[in-house]
Amino acid sequence: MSSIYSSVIFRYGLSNFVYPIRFSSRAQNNKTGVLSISEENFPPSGFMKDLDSPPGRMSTLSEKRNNGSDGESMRDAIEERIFDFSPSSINQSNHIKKTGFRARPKLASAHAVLSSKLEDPVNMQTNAYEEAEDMKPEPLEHFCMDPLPIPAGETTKDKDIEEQKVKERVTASENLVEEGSKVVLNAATRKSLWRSKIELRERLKEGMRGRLEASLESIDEGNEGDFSNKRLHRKKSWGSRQRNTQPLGSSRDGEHYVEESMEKDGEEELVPHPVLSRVLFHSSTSSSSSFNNSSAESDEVFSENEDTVARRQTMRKCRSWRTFLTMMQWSKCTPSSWIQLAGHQGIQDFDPDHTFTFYQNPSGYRCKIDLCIYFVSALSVSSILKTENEFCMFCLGNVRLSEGGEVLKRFCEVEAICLQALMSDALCQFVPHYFGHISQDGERYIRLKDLLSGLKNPVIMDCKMGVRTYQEEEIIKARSNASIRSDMYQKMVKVDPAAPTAEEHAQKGVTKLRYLQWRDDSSSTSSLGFRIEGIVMGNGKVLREFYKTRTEAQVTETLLNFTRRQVHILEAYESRLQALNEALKESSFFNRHEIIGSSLLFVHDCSSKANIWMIDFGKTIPTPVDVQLRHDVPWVEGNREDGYLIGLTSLITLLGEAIKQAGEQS
Ligand SMILES: Nc1ncnc2c1ncn2[C@@H]1O[C@H](COP(=O)(O)OP(=O)(O)OP(=O)(O)O)[C@@H](O)[C@H]1O
Ligand SMILES: O=P(O)(O)O[C@@H]1[C@H](O)[C@H](O)[C@@H](OP(=O)(O)O)[C@H](OP(=O)(O)O)[C@H]1O
Repeated sequence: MSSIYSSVIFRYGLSNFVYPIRFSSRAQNNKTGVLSISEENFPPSGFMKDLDSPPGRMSTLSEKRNNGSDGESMRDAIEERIFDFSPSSINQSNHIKKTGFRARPKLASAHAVLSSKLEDPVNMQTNAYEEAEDMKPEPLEHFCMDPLPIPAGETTKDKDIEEQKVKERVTASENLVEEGSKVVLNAATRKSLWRSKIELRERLKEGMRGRLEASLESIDEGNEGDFSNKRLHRKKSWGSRQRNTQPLGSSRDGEHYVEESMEKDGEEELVPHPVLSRVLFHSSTSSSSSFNNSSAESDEVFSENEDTVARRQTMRKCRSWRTFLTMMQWSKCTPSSWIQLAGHQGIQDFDPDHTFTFYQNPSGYRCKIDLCIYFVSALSVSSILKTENEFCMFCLGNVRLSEGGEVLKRFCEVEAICLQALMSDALCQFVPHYFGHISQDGERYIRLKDLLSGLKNPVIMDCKMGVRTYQEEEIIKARSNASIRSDMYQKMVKVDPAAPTAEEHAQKGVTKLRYLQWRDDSSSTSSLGFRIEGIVMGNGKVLREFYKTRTEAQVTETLLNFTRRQVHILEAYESRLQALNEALKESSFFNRHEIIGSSLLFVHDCSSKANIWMIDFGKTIPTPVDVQLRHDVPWVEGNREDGYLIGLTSLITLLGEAIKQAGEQS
């Protein structure tokens, strides 16, 4: 029998995808979501003490929910069941949807994810566009759930009896849900349900601690000296990383000064955060190549070379899970309309009480739960999650919603410098306002205007511009030090099993450069100078399977679907791109920069607002002084041309074609 505790994984189609999830356990504890794990950090209570303050907005919403009705609480109780993993629970979830309880279109059960098969991208897109009409967006308040007060007193001495009671209460609550009847819970029942959850979790924690102690002993025995050295090294690295970070120049609006002084007062001290520093050191380099232009750390993590076995042995003891950590905080109150459409992704899990990491390598899935490492097959992942309960699995990108109409993007000096320059360039009206940077919880972020704020059920499309998505430096690096990425190999095989060479199949890995080149060639990047990365429909449905959208006809069809053939939206986009074309001619920034991997973000909504923005300058670098870029000629190695204008011209042409076709049909 499965538990009422929820474990959720979010993934769309074949791609892992970032999306804010409501965390039931977090809601209960009223804590923000941060994963922090290491042998030194245990027990978890140590790490939790630093994370006790919820963000302001969440607190406000918490109060609101605390005063909520019994009906809302019932809904919350039912939601616990929606994300169960068993096939029956998936059916149950559908049943709940039909009977009027809320659906979460962007969340899929782990079971569904793990059994997902390669779908035909074209069919999938068509279906998704069709489904989009039927689905209603979720109201904002549904993303909040806050705890009922834990009743005081009432302790039971006999643990067995108590445990039995807990199980009964949990079962009873499931039955309530399964019946699907409109049961109104009174306050006492709610308290009882809530208490049973807490108690069951305590039991699980106790069991976990036992296993952890055993695991700790074995790790300590085998690895103590080595581990201490690594620890020391990491601490040093962290310190030097902080020292080497150059502050940005002052911002025009002065807000920047405030941020910098904040950092001096707190985060920029050389003493690392007691809990997060080591993890952050790794996470900040591992998840984003935008930070260092090469994803060196993530390359390393996914590499499989000759000494794989030896490395795995070492990693198994002390390193593997930590290296791959990506850490960000998500407010559980994120509006449903906001989503990171493109960007670096990695599977990540956490739970506030247990520390949990999950990822893939060629040998299968690997889970680290607190200190225990599990090597598991894909199919057993769902059962592990079920057993351990309360683990939330999700994928993180570099961008997250912040407060006050801003988003935060993980700090990248290259990008920050570009944004700073763009604020006073002819292109400034095409770039989200840059508010400087900020440090939060030991991590630095770029503050940008949220381009979706004020839009009602926005429809979004991310187009990556240019005829290539790798820098010339990445080619040079790949020649001298080509690490092998198994994650990229897996992505490649899913899209086209015949794409890897025999050698790549044998090593179950490809270099990042090879993957990026394959992406460029199999999509429209190389031929049209841009590609569609992803689309979010007005109901929040995410479409990311555009790997093989390459021809003009395919792109035009996608543009028509994206805009639902609304001529006025297509025309608004076309005229915005023409204005951008003009601004680029005036732009000294454009004149002096090689723009790689940058996107145009198309956004419109049901009130016919439409706009296009330039985003993502993590791989945009100044051209050498002796090079004058044209941006509209093919790239050959050494000429540094990015083909930005080739892409822009193609987009304008294809929008024109879409307008024509939409006009003819209407
Ligand atoms: N200012 C913004 N307002 C709203 N959404 C944004 C904003 N900036 C980025 N996003 C969302 O986040 C996604 C990723 O942003 P961005 O491309 O800057 O990140 P990245 O991690 O550098 O991506 P990549 O891996 O493609 O280089 C975009 O597709 C968009 O959906
Ligand atoms: O297109 P996909 O399948 O989403 O693959 C990602 C995409 O190509 C990004 O452009 C790339 O980041 P950069 O170009 O910024 O390096 C990222 O590399 P990463 O995994 O090293 O972050 C890839 O995983």
